[in-house]
Amino acid sequence: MTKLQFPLDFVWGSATSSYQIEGAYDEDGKGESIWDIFSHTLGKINNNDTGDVACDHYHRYKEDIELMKEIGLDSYRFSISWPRILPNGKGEINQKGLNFYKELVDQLLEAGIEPVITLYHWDLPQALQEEGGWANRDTIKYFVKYAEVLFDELGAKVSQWITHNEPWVVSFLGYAEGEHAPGIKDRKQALQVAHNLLVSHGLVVKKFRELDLTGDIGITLNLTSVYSYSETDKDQEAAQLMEEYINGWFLDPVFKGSYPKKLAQIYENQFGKIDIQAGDMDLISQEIDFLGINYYSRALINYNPNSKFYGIESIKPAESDYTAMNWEIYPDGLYDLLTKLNQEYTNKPLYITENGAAFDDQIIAGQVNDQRRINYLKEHFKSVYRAIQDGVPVRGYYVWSLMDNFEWAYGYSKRFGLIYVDYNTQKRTLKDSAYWYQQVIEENSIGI
Ligand SMILES: OC[C@H]1NNC[C@@H](O)[C@@H]1O
Repeated sequence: MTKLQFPLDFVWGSATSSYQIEGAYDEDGKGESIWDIFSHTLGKINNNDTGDVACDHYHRYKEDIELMKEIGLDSYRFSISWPRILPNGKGEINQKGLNFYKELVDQLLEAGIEPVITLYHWDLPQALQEEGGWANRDTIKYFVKYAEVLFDELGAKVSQWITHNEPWVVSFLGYAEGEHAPGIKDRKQALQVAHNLLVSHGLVVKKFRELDLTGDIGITLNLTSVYSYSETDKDQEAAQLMEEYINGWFLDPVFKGSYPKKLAQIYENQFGKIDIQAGDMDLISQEIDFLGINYYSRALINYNPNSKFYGIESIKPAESDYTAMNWEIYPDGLYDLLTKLNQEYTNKPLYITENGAAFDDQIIAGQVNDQRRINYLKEHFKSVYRAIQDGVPVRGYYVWSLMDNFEWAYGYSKRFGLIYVDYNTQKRTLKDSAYWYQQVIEENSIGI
């Protein structure tokens, strides 16, 4: 068997987020988040599931760290619940909430696992939503204050920080499509939200530099490799527009200091100008230390005049394999994306901050044979290996997810974890993929 050997300092990790695993939604002084409100609104979430208990990680974090150690993770990416730290989004600090994360970081470090913190993974304090949420530019300054509390408390122990997770999802599923909290359907407001999120990213990076902290800071974007279904001009134009919509809308401001021209013009014609203040774009595009990439699948695009979204239509080839999310399995797309980012956007280190798959896992006699997840991960690891061999500075890989968890509007119906969670008993069971990943990490290589 041929072994693909990864660089000695390559980081193997796994990722989660606060609302999806912690539970304890109203415990120890935590304030309400927009996801508490959204999930408590009947009809929003599959089966009316909520994150009230989730994986009860708030109480089981020590057990979960033991499982991370058993898998052999080098690093663990998690997010902090803003309303657990500042119940009203601003003002008084909830010390019990802060203590939870201090203890979590200390326990991870003691276990030899590097903590990577995402400051915002969607659970905005409801109190700020009541003042307009991310559509209100004031939220930006509250986000900077929240980040500063964490930098002061954890900055000496945590060496890698991510400002935002997938601002595209926050903006366009939360404020345009209404599928995510806060459930608003207003595309112009979504564009303002996207801009305010980017400004908040810039100001937090600036604060990080001012505090002269030793670690690195970056942003995590959900990115998709986009392909035209044919060589026709119409299909290629539709694919280019999709590229600007799904990738460029955040990549261009962060790395080029401007929004993608074609789509920006379409939006301005349709909605008028959004509020962009002097200096915003320079702030947004200031240097960061790395880019986090969440990759799941590709987009194969053709032009359809009947499409409700600017003539863009996604094609799902019948001959392809799909995950339980109905996402096409397309590992080559990760290689193409990584080389494109390195050639067209940045020479900075890249981290796969999320990649993984949901499958209909079954637990039988205490075992979960998730060979499809092993195959999925192996093929995507091979794409990263190829990119590294071509000189792309990919420094690490975080499997989504450490454990099965609350998959937003899908509730608990989609299982992405390396660890199977029985939500009735909270019993954790390492899936076959966890044991396979354990060997990959131990050998720092994959066999093909
Ligand atoms: O859909 C799978 C994951 N995608 N990125 C953001 C995470 O919160 C999701 O669970």
